Amino acid sequence: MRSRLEDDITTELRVLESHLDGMLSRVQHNSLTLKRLQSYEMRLLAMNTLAEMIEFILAETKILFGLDVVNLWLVDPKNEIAAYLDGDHYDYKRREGLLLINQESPLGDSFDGSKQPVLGGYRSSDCERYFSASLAKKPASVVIVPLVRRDKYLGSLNLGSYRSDRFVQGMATDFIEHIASVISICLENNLNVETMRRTSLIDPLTGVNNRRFLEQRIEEELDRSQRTREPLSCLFLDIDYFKRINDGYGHQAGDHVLAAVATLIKKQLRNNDVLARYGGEEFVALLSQSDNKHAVEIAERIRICIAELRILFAEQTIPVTISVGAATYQPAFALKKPVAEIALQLIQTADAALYEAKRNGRNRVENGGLVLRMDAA
Ligand SMILES: Nc1nc2c(ncn2[C@@H]2O[C@H](COP(=O)(O)OP(=O)(O)OP(=O)(O)O)[C@@H](O)[C@H]2O)c(=O)[nH]1
Repeated sequence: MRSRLEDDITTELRVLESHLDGMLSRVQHNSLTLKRLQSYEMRLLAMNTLAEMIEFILAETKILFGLDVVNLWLVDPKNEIAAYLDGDHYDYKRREGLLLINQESPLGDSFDGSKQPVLGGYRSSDCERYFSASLAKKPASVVIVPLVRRDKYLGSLNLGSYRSDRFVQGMATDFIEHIASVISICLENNLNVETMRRTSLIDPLTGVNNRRFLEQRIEEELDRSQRTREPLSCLFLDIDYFKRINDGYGHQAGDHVLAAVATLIKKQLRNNDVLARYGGEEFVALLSQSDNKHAVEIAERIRICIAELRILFAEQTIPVTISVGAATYQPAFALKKPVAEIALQLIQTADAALYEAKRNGRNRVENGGLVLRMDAA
């Protein structure tokens, strides 16, 4: 017969065993979470562009925390993020879950200086506005985590679950806060690199890209054109008698004219077209998805706008005209060549057409037509 003492000890042992099992499974669960957290961080750190990073955050945070909704707000007061994303052909306006805001004040209001995550029911306080209004199914509970660096809001990570008990006030948010700090550092770093990259590729006088940028981008654009079979057009634009402007109104007036002309050309182009200052008073534009007819129409539109422009400098009106040469690469009608060779042909053909425009009297557009035409070989 077992004594009562033995029974008690056995029961106690069973309780201890079950406690140990519970602890062991918690340790295993935490170690798995840590591993997943580490892998998430490593992949985040390896992101090269802002667009890649945004895609990663929206998709992978959902998986990491087993969530139903992930939205991301980014503060973009100077529209820099928008420009970087545009430059990478990333359609940020149509990316469900992403919102660029131009002020940090909505975040400041929600976090009330503490910069601590806000948790609770979806309809509680002001959580609702952190999620896209078009969400088919609204989350039941949410956590809004500020993304902060050097005491400034970079944005917020807005996480939601269909379970109402997933995020409740008072619960620990250590893992989520940790991820938000890593995202903030990566975001800041990525933006700094992007700014450095862009400023080294921008002409300081006119604010448009420089020749180095054009040389990098033209090959990327040609690659894309070959893949999508869509045409790529090139315009070579040059201010007429610019030397006379410098001589007649002064070099500063000349600089002012250059900046005004660049701004006007840029306005006539689409956001994802490329405009670069190629040399002194020469500009090159790359028009993606534009066939030759369309390119000549755009060139003519730019020419007319500039001829009608009244450039004021030191109380004088400076008349300006430009000449333009156009050329187009149309993959369907072109010989197969390496992109470097096509780039050279495209620029040279547009340049030769510009030369014709100058020869034929200036303030005009000449068309160099299609480059590397199969039927002309
Ligand atoms: N103000 C100013 N002038 C510049 C700059 N870069 C180049 N230039 C001047 O641009 C002028 C270009 O003159 P040219 O190449 O003779 O051409 P143009 O007078 O425009 O004549 P066409 O092109 O034949 O119509 C030169 O006088 C350069 O000194 C700049 O950054 N600022």
